[in-house]
Amino acid sequence: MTKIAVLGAGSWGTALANTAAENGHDVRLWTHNPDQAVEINAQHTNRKYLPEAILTPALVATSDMAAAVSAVDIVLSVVPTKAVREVAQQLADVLTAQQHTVILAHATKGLEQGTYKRISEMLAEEVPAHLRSALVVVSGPSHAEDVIRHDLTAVSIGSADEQAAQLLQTVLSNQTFRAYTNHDLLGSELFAALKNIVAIGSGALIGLGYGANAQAALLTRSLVEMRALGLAMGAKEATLYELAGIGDLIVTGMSPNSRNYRAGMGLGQGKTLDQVTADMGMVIEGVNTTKAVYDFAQTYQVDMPITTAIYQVLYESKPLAQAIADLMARPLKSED
Ligand SMILES: NC(=O)C1=CN([C@@H]2O[C@H](COP(=O)(O)OP(=O)(O)OC[C@H]3O[C@@H](n4cnc5c(N)ncnc54)[C@H](OP(=O)(O)O)[C@@H]3O)[C@@H](O)[C@H]2O)C=CC1
Ligand SMILES: O=C(CO)COP(=O)(O)O
Repeated sequence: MTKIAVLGAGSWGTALANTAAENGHDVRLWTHNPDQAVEINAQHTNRKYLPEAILTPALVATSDMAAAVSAVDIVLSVVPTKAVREVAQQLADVLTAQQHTVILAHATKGLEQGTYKRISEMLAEEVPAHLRSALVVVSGPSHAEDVIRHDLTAVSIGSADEQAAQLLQTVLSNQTFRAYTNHDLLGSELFAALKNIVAIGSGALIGLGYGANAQAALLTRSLVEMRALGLAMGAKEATLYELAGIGDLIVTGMSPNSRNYRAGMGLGQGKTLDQVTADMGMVIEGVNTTKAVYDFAQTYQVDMPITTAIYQVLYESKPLAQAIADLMARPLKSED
């Protein structure tokens, strides 16, 4: 039995914690909201984020960070990008007091605003090296709503430390949830962030009334952009064609369970970004990531016309129809 603390009781943190607890591991789910911990422990529900789900009674929630991480082997951070540093600082304080070293994993899909750092880079800055034995990412096509009802799911666990990745692989895998490992932390994190931008675009196409041809074109041409930026930044090309790359691009770009996709649909139906954000009540990582990647693309001198179009819609009030017309009017070219 492995001891694991999951930080963040939103939809994905709860689903991952529930999976590990169902697998028989000692799981403490940390939330900054004491009332939510009481609800999870007493009623085995998380009505705000997974309203249909009944959680395993084996899952223990707490709002006490020290109790959550005491004697655990793994800490898995699953808070939104904007909360990563704040939560990691709290974690570092507690680990310092406990003189405790952990495998530090995360399942967040984004890039930091302003610095454009990957999540593991932020974690490495906040949690001193002697308090973490490895950095690991859980990525791949995995909507919490599907995982919690035991729909078949495969994810990828990326780390330079194969043993650490394998431990998390064992903790999470079961008959309906299959985890693979890979060695590409950078690529697994980067592609996870990039696909959220595409999901906004894909949802927007459906909101506007376009069909599967349009979505297939968008996803495939976005893959070209993801490849170009990924290679420029040092990702392994193979990762793009694995679960953390194309796998996540497909699920987020096609499934209404994706918040990014639903946000795009709302934009396509004529709502404003403020309206779709308010309606969602959950994190839409792709909005901030679009800005980060738009800036990044210029730094790395990578041509990303789809990302640029979505940036112009989100940040420069360009009408969606105009953005699509401009993309379709680009000079004709060869695919290869
Ligand atoms: N949902 C999914 O299916 C998947 C999500 N992910 C990724 O996981 C990450 C988390 O997403 P998800 O769980 O869906 O997000 P949700 O919006 O469902 O939940 C976010 C959670 O983080 C908490 N939180 C927010 N700010 C802080 C803070 N400063 N300190 C502590 N806790 C905080 C929220 O608490 P409160 O309720 O109090 O605001 C809430 O519990 C994202 O990067 C997402 O891309 C990855 C794969 C699948
Ligand atoms: O990353 C996800 C599924 O793999 C979740 O995507 P959303 O954040 O768009 O819901």
